[in-house]
Amino acid sequence: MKGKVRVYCRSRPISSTEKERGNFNIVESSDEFTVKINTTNRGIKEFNFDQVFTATSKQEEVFDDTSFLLQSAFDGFNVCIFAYGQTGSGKTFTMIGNEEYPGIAPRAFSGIFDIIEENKDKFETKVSCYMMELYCDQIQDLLAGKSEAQAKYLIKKDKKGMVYVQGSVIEDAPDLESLNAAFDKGASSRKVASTKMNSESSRSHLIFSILLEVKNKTTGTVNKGKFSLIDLAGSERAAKTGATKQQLKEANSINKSLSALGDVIHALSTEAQFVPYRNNKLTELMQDSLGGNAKTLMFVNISPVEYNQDETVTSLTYAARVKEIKNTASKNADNKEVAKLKEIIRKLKAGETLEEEDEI
Ligand SMILES: Nc1ncnc2c1ncn2[C@@H]1O[C@H](COP(=O)(O)OP(=O)(O)OP(=O)(O)O)[C@@H](O)[C@H]1O
Repeated sequence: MKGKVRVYCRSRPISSTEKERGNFNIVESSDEFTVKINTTNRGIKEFNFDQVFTATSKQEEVFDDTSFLLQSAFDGFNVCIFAYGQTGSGKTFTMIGNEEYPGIAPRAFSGIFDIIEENKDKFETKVSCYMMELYCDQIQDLLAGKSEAQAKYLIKKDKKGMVYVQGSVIEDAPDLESLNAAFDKGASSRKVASTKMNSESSRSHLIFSILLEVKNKTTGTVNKGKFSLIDLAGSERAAKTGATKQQLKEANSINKSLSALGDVIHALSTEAQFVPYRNNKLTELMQDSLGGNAKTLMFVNISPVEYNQDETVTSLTYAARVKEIKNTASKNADNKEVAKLKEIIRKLKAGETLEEEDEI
């Protein structure tokens, strides 16, 4: 996967309400890489992606094509899967799903602990997580147990370029139950917050990151990886008429953040010297997930019906641009030598004598 961001497209099925209303399907897929939109006003638009999932694709199939990224996070990469698309196009269904049809998140959580179990003789893994919401340019720490968005949170980077939010809660998740519980806790405080702010949760961006610290028991090498799942706010434009002041503020902030994301993507795809990560909190939060040391997978979710055609074509055009990004992913590893040197320094500082095995 080295070299570029992967982009998968997924069309949701036409809903029963849409069928009753006489809406019709305009999305076709001639093969697993192509999606065609039969617009009613601008002819046929064709797009190519790394994978195209259609209305009949199952949650399991979608996960199967993403699960290879789990191992990458264990190997010390920053992995990020994000969903882009208009409201109601299936982003949450893909990323989270529901009890009957679990999406990527719950399947990935189990997958992570399966990998830990399979490798427990050789590796010791520490799992922790954080969960953030970005609403109208304000960060809300969903694991902090407060229901108000905080402007005070500062986005920082550690020495290895890993993003963290100063003052935010990073919760340990030693087993699958605690990881699921952390996610559920965050999701429910998102609901409380969105009711308080009188907003729909789909008007905010959701970021859930799992931090993995994998220690090789024999060599002492430590790989630090990150597995982030991002459900972006709906990409549609605000209704030109009838929007309240708050709705316009939301739409404005979403447009700004998504266009900042587009600019970052453009800068990366043209290998520009300067990448404007700091233009928006969304791109600052996603900085370690795009370009550089990242393995990124974008889902562009689309609605299959004619009345959404303009949004669908806009989303697909945006996604086609993402495909151009080239990453040069490298591990966040402390290699064996560095680990040994650190141990030697620790011993020297503690006044201990060096042993023969301390030789590099
Ligand atoms: N592939 C699919 N198969 C079956 N139902 C789907 C699929 N994708 C989406 N749906 C259904 O369509 C509806 C809208 O999907 P969803 O809520 O995931 O959209 P969304 O893009 O996350 O919207 P929002 O931005 O408002 O959160 C939901 O009822 C969901 O269950």
